[in-house]
Amino acid sequence: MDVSVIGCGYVGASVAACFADLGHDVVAVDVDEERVEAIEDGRPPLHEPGLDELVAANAGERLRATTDYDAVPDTDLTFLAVQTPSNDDGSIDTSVVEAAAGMLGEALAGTDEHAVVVKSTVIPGTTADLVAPAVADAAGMTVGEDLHVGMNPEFQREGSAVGDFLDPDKIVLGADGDVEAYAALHEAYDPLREALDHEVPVVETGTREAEMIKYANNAFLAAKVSLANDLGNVCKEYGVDAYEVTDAIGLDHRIGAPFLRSGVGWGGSCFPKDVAAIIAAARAKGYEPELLAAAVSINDRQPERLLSLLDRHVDVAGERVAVLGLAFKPGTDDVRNSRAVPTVEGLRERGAEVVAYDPVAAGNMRERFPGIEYAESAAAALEGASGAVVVTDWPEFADLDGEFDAMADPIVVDGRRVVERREGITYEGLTW
Ligand SMILES: NC(=O)c1ccc[n+]([C@@H]2O[C@H](COP(=O)([O-])OP(=O)(O)OC[C@H]3O[C@@H](n4cnc5c(N)ncnc54)[C@H](O)[C@@H]3O)[C@@H](O)[C@H]2O)c1
Ligand SMILES: O=c1ccn([C@@H]2O[C@H](COP(=O)(O)OP(=O)(O)O[C@H]3O[C@H](CO)[C@@H](O)[C@H](O)[C@H]3O)[C@@H](O)[C@H]2O)c(=O)[nH]1
Repeated sequence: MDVSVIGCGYVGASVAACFADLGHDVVAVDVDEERVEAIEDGRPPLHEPGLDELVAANAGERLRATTDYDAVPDTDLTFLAVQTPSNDDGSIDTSVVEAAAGMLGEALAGTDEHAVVVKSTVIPGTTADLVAPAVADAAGMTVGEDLHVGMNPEFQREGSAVGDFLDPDKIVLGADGDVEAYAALHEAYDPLREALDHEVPVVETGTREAEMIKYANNAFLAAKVSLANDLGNVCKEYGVDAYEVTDAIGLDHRIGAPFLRSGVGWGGSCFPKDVAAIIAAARAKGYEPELLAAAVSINDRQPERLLSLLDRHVDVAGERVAVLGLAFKPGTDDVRNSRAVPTVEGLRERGAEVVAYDPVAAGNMRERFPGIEYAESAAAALEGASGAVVVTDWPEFADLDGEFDAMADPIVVDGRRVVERREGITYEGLTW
């Protein structure tokens, strides 16, 4: 099948490379020349484990990249995977999606038939009420006749995007009764399903439902972590180990073990943006989503709880404090909405001299905080520090041991339960 993907970011690049690897002829379109050039050269346009092999193996053959939308009419199906960033009030800015839809429509003018599928995360109604008319108007096509419109949300995580795409828990296909749109999506995903040795549930639904499934999925997971944090904070007050508690409740199949790790909270480019967007969307309709708002406020206060544990042991004003981990989670250099940001801000407000270390994300954090010190290793960050806070659960922090001896005062406040409580350090776990 000939497939085009508009947007070569975290989602678009991996989706395009995976579809090409599955045997489709894929053209990836982006306005960013560097990203296009990278793919054309057989290099991934961004850091994502496994993407390098897929791009290298398929570029120049089944995977092409271009800034020219004229490549699109030669394909049967186009996925729109451009960004949907937050406005100041948390709602999503749909201007990029709208612009891309218009450019796509202009390119499709004169085409006999085409299917357009939204992959970006968008509020219910965006596909049917904004994207479909934008493409149809610019193309001079008619939705449901020669233009088939669908919504296919993406559930991959950064750091495991390729594996998540190729072995998903579910595939959600939204189309408002348009048989051709469902058929095009099935044709795109059939090779993926055939390559697996187990069945993948396919949910056929409407575009509004598909859009909401994506937000509900992220909101549920974010709220699950916030509930684990709320319970964890109570555990801490009573001297109870929250991890023993959540390990046990996770055995109940109605609860499930994943996303119960309490600590300094959730960050990244998706949970904060998507929970804010669905809250703003609810409020726009006059509904106050109290539980989701509470999930956000619990998340917002975890970094301050971490620092208040440090305050119990040391007045950090004028003292050197090590921040271990800057990425929003291990396995990525992404610092967007990382809990390290409020943690560093809180330390600076207290007058601490911050020395930060992350195995891959220091470069990105330097743009946010150019004025703090970045160490080359965890050991260098800890040397002479009067306290350390652990913000990201990088596995290498679990191996730290003698390095704590070089601290001026070995106080370790762990926001991710990665360092073990031991003799010789004053250890505080955030919820244990
Ligand atoms: N990052 C994730 O892990 C993830 C996972 C699931 C869903 N999503 C959602 O997918 C969407 C894309 O996210 P992302 O992280 O890949 O974004 P991104 O910012 O990494 O990539 C978007 C790309 O679209 C390109 N673009 C912008 N306007 C364009 C246009 N008119 N024509 C062609 N290309 C254009 C940009 O140059 C950029 O390369 C968002 O809605 C996001 O919420 C993201
Ligand atoms: O038990 C847990 C699990 C996660 N987190 C934190 O939650 C955040 C998000 O983690 P994760 O979901 O692994 O990363 P993302 O790459 O942001 O992926 C989420 O957001 C994507 C974009 O929408 C979705 O596609 C994915 O399904 C969804 O998991 C990170 O800060 C984690 O540290 C915890 O604090 N405790």
